[in-house]
Amino acid sequence: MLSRSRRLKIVHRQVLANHFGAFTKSWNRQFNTKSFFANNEHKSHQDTGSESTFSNHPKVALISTITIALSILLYKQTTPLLKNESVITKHAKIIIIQDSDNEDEDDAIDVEDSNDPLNFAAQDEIRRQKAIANKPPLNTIFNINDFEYVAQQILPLQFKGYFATGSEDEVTLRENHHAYSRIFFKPRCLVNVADVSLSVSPFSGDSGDSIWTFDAPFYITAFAGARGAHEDAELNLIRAAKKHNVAYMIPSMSSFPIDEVIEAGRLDDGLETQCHHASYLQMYLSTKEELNDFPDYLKKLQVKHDSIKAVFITVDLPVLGNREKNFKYMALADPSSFDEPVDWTIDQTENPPLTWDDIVTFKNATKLPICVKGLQCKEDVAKAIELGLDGCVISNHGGRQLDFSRAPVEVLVETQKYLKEKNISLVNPGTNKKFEIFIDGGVKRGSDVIKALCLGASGVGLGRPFIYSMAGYGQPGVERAIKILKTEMIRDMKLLGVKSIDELNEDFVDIDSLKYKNP
Ligand SMILES: Cc1cc2nc3c(=O)[nH]c(=O)nc-3n(C[C@H](O)[C@H](O)[C@H](O)COP(=O)(O)O)c2cc1C
Repeated sequence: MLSRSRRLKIVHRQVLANHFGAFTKSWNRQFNTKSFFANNEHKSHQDTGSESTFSNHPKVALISTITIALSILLYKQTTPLLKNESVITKHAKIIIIQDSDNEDEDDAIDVEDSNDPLNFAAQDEIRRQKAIANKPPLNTIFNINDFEYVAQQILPLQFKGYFATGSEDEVTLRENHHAYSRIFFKPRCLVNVADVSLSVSPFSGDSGDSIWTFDAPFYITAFAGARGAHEDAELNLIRAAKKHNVAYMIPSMSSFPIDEVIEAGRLDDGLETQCHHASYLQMYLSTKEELNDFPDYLKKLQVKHDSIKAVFITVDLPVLGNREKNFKYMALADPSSFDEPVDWTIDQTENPPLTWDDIVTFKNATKLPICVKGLQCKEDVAKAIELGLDGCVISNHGGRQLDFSRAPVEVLVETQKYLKEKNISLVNPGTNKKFEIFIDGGVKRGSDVIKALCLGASGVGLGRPFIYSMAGYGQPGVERAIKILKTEMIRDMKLLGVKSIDELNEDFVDIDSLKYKNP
């Protein structure tokens, strides 16, 4: 409870008039590929699908722009995590916690007034500020769940909604993680595990000509809206990735121009190093222009950025999933946003969905490895192999798209069995390169990573764990999350009796209970 003198004020002042332009720019910068393509001199690319599907629909664009941009401003203005201060600006619609002697101010709203539509958001802000003040120090964070707990307490309502929620009833969101808890280990004893290595060389295949190696088989996967977690967003992620030599998948909907992110990957503790950090690039393609321009873009990308080692085209987003819980958070923060039910689908005549034919065109346009991100069944993985692609990510977009899609680790098991039965080799006979099967969704522990690798994954992506570690603690948080995961992996490999990633195989896991789904 607040003392009488400590009141919450909601200040409404020229919000949209003063800030709408800046909001729109900020939204565009954060949630579509415009800056990305503009930065790479492809001016014709304006919008994308997925999270930026918001901006393809005029009404949605307006709602989203207002809501998210407002929250971005709100966050920037109030959170000590970003600026180390609780700044109050005159011209913004912000929630201010302050001591007040003047109880008669016109624009002050009592937080106890339950008729006030902003009451919930206001109370949540008070709770959030207290949580920020009591945030545990980084050295008391021991696992990914700890990061998640802290982030849930300190993220503003809208960002919590955006990052944490899944689609519809969130069955897939829960299953993604729970499926790992139905897989058990079968360790070997009396193995000399004095030295354990986590290093991997993806995309090298059997030819062994890979010139880069990562120090762990997990990677920071692509996610839009990273600025909602921290103002340095992708820069934190690539710097932490470089420092600890893990892969980072740069999202096309990056908060910073892609060039800037790549350049940040050349800095180590502020000192320039010779090379950029080897990275992956994720792409959304949803407009005709994007599809047409992409082959040319790939050619230029290959010349311009030799640190980009593979391109991942996201294919699980012909329309945005029904992220109802996220919309509820947004409506709580701004009740006027959802007076009418909103159709979040895209006009398909304007934006034809991606097809396998497009993917083949892209593959033929570049020597860069081309992978598809978001496959959810064995047949699609087999098709990607058959078409000569370089890899895929078995993923359901972190449970944010089709609810009741199966847990990726379950699809991985089914896929490996199918490939064996059909005698489909992962090694391309023409190039001698191996098709890499990555997986993401619901991974929180080193043991989850090991389980996926035992079941045939080449690498494992984590999204929310890195969002949460960054939300709470910026780059040091991301670094600690990487270190925690590596440490968990090394300990578990020693307990399993395994010395290197290559040695992991299905004999080390018991998947008998995997089929029993959690209710
Ligand atoms: C907030 C958020 C934003 C995301 N944005 C993108 C994106 O821009 N492109 C993409 O391919 N996947 C995106 N994803 C999906 C992730 O790449 C990944 O598939 C998912 O987060 C893995 O699940 P996890 O969060 O449980 O680790 C996003 C996921 C989240 C949680």
